[in-house]
Amino acid sequence: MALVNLWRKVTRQGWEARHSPGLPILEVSGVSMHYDGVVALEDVSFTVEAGERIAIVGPNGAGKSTLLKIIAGVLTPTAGSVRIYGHGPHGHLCIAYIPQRNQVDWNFPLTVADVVMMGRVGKMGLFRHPGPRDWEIVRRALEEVGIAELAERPIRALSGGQQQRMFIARALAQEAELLLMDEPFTGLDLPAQQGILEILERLRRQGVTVLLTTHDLDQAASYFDRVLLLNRRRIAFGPPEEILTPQALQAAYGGHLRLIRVGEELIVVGDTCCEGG
Ligand SMILES: Nc1ncnc2c1ncn2[C@@H]1O[C@H](COP(=O)(O)OP(=O)(O)OP(=O)(O)O)[C@@H](O)[C@H]1O
Repeated sequence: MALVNLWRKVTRQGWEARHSPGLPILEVSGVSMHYDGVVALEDVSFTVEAGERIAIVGPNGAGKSTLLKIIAGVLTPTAGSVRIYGHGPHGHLCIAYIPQRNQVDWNFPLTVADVVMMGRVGKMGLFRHPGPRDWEIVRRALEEVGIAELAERPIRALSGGQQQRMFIARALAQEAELLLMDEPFTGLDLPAQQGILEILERLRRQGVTVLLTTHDLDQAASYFDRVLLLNRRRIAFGPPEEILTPQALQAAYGGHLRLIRVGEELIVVGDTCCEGG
């Protein structure tokens, strides 16, 4: 009985620590990353509140993917720290990381339902077989992202938009609270991008926090609460209308970009992929 009470106390404290309204969901403090002499990130700090949607933008090689991998706990920074609800990232099941699609082996013989079920591993344990409740959660996750009819399809036979939806379904099955997506819109046509943005909007209403990298500054300005403008260092971080200034864009991208305002919208003209000077 004493053991049961101790377990209840520990799990309640864990839940309270993770969900305390006083704690931000994510705190990145002084993060630097050096790869064999290449400085990918230098002293990057920012804080994200639960339920926010954050876009990380910057030119090629700015360190966007590196930052996402560090937050996901895939890479360990050379310096600095990442805290999720005040704790280190490792072992926190509330984080779902979706890599760039070209980093996935799509020929692996798995069905869509198999991949989504992987999201349940953390909840059910590695060596337990999925039960009816797990399969029900997978079915509901696939329904939520609109691809229930693809459950038995091999993953090699998916379109780019369907691949992203499958990964979001895996995050839903995982019951993720923080969703990290690396360039989810790259290679998708506009309707597919719009479909993903609508799913992200629904997730926001359910309280899921989303951090993603993108090269599309217009999209970042239109759909995200705050934008992190990165070029190895934090150039600017805040609401898009405040931080997407000509000076900040010049600092991140060099002289390749111009900002024009059309009605309420801020439109960026130029190529956002290229390294700043
Ligand atoms: N495993 C690695 N080993 C050595 N250098 C690396 C490694 N991964 C990334 N880099 C370097 O770190 C820097 C940042 O790379 P990163 O992929 O994080 O940038 P990015 O902003 O995501 O770029 P992109 O927009 O092109 O995807 C680049 O100079 C890159 O060459």
